[in-house]
Parts: sequence; C-alpha cells; structure tokens
Amino acid sequence: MTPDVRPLVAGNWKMNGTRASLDQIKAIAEGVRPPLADKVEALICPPTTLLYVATALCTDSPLAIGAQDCHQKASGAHTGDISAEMIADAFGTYVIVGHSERRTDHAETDHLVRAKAEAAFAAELTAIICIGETADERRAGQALDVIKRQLSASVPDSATAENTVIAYEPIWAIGTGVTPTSGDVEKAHAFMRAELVARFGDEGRKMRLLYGGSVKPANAGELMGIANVDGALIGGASLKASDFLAIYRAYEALLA
Ligand SMILES: O=C(CO)COP(=O)(O)O
Repeated sequence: MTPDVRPLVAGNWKMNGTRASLDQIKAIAEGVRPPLADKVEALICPPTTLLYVATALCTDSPLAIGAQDCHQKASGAHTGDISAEMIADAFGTYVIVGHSERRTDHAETDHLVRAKAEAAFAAELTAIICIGETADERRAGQALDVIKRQLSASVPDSATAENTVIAYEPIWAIGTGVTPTSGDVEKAHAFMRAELVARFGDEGRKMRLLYGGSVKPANAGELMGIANVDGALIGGASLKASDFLAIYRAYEALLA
C-alpha cells in the first residue's frame, strides 16, 4: 500500500464471458459497497461485447467497468478495432493497454502502447498500462532493466496519477499459479515508484501500482499488503464473483 493512495482491485476477463456471465458482474456490483467501496475502488474489464450492458448493470454501484484494449486513433478505417471514444461512449471509464498477451499476440510495441494510452487520455479514460518481464529475462537478471525500459517507453509524458495506473505483471506468473516472493514484488514496486517519482514528481508518488499474476483469495492479503502495491489486476480469479469479492475484501483486514 502507499499512504494516501486509494487502492484499485481490477478484474481482466480476457477472452472469457458471454451474456450468461453478466450474473457474475451483477453479483460483484452488489458486493462492492460502502464503507469498503469508499476506500477501495473495484473494476471489471469484460470483453467488449458485454461492455455496454455491464455499465448499465452498474448504474447504482460503485463498481467501475472498463475495456481490455483500444486503438490508438479516435476513429477510422480499422476493421475490428475499438476506439477509446467508443469505450467512453459505452460508459466505460478504464482501459487496459499493453497487456503482455496483446504485446505477444498482436506484436504491440512500447511505442504503440504509449499511443494507445494517449488515446485513452484524449477520451478521458484512465489507462492501465501493463508491463512485466518474461521468465527468460528474469533468469538473466534483467527484470528491473525490462521494467525500466517499458515504463520509460510505454508511459506517456502526459501521464498523471488520475489518468494512469501501472500494472506490473511478470509474464511467468500469469495463469501459472506461481507468484514472485513478497520480497521480489516489494523490490519491483519500489523500483517502479522510484522511476515514476524521478520522472513525474508528486504525480509519480500517487500513481497506483497494481500487481498482477496468479492473484487468488489465498494470497491477496499478503500481496496487497506489500509497500507500493496499490491493488491487483486479476485474470482467472476475477471470473467468479465470490473469488473476486474475496480478493477485494482482503482490504477489510489490511485497512482495519
Ligand atoms: O494477466 C492477468 C491479468 O491481466 C493475470 O492473470 P491471472 O490472474 O489469471 O494469472
């Protein structure tokens, strides 16, 4: 946690979810309530097909809804793509950019991720910019070098604590059930904080830094309690309302 920073617990549904899954969003929307919701923000990023219906389900809930990617342009001849403006038009308030699965599956570069984050800002969305090293890079002792390069190249100069969230997702921890040690997470997040403060000053001090990669109800308390970890980006465990809410509620004990 970071003093005076409101944590964010975010779910990334990836390419999972049909209309039948809206029941889970409804249950999460009902479970995200004050007083915890005043202190900890919750977000679900369903597939784009469910975005508009999901926001309609959340009109009476503090649960935020976002998308998983956007195009770098506001509109135009880009078949199959979704613009940040379209996400905002569907009442989405967040968009994930630069997830490692998009960097791999769609050859997205740091340069492109930065342009997508800028498109998100232009549409008044908050960008969740994802970074993280591969298993090979970690074995080679390059994890912090990769973090430094991705932070510097993927995060726009216009980033602020309001329009930007950074998600550190070591690729080898995604969907594997394996997580870094608390010491390694602490080291990575302290390093990111120092880099962001050096570049953005006070905005960098307040920017939320999420950890992602095999976050589950059983490890959420430990991971979320680490210094400079301001929430989680959850894949698999966000698909079930009970698991997502159990992770979210880990903050009840942490903030008590
Ligand atoms: O990639 C992730 C979230 O964006 C993490 O996925 P898992 O929680 O399934 O490991």
